Amino acid sequence: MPLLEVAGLEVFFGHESEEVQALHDINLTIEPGEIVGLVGESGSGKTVTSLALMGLLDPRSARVRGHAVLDGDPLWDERGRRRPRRDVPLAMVFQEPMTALDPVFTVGRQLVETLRVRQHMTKTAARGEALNLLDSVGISDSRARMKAYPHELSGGMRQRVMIAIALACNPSLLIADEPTTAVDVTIQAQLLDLIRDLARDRGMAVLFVTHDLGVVAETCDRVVTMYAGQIVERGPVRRVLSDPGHPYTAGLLAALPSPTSRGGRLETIPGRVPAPGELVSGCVFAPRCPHRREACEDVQPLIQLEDQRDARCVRAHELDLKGAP
Ligand SMILES: Nc1ncnc2c1ncn2[C@@H]1O[C@H](COP(=O)(O)OP(=O)(O)OP(=O)(O)O)[C@@H](O)[C@H]1O
Repeated sequence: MPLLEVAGLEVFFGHESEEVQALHDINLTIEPGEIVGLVGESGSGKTVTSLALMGLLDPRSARVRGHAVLDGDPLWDERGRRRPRRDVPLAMVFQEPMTALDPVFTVGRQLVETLRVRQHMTKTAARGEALNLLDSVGISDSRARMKAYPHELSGGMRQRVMIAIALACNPSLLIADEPTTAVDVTIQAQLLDLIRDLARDRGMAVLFVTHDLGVVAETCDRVVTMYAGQIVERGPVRRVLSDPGHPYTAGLLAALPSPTSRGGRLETIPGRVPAPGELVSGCVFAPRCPHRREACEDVQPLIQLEDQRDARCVRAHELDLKGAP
């Protein structure tokens, strides 16, 4: 049984006649211990998907429909009511840890509080475990770091602390939303290694949200490409990256710098992601697609290409997108 099973997830923003749909029929599974990359340009719906799963969308402006089951338990009931977050084995690390960490409390206090609420530990047990967690995310001199305030730490250190706090929730699934965009490449590589090692050592699954297919290639087992609030392709990382089934994934790949492209011009996908509510009939990517045909004027379903591999493109079987934008 998958660890996470999402079926028909839809998100609407705004009120009544002005409501716009940001997510369309998202279906997703994650196996225990698996690292799944959720990839797409800015505005494709990655963060809305993560926040919907976390229960962090404001119910006054967002309406969530569909089902999600984590570890055998639904994340919300038929009326859209969430289970209390403290009972859900789910945690998230954000792009900018400074906004997620509380600036007025020490690192130790935030860790201890999380362990007490989420794992019902005594204060003494929580202190010991907080030190263990700081060690496990590669923070040396953990005793001294417990007394530090978030602003006293470097960006990379703050991100490690965020990860430690997420681990204090003992999650079976960690959602990591662009956790390495705000740090330089060396620190980025270290954080990616850390997340991969933690997933392996703890048997923890990760939903890794990123706009960067290079990061996906290094970190993930499977990849899901999103565009305009829809899933447009999904499959094992190696298969998708070596032979993409959707022109959008191929476009993202062509935009990646490679050793051979150094100094040369990178391909970019012309145009931009349509905003929720913007009217696009037929295939949502067609207006930007170099391979569009008349058939693309119809709405496209996901087409199975092989086992565990599908793409929302009417030409997926016939196109050869290896190395092509
Ligand atoms: N609270 C909101 N109200 C209205 N529209 C929203 C809201 N939050 C997000 N959106 C819209 O939903 C779309 C998807 O946004 P989302 O943040 O999920 O994209 P993303 O793929 O995560 O991009 P980024 O990498 O920039 O975070 C965007 O067009 C965004 O403007």
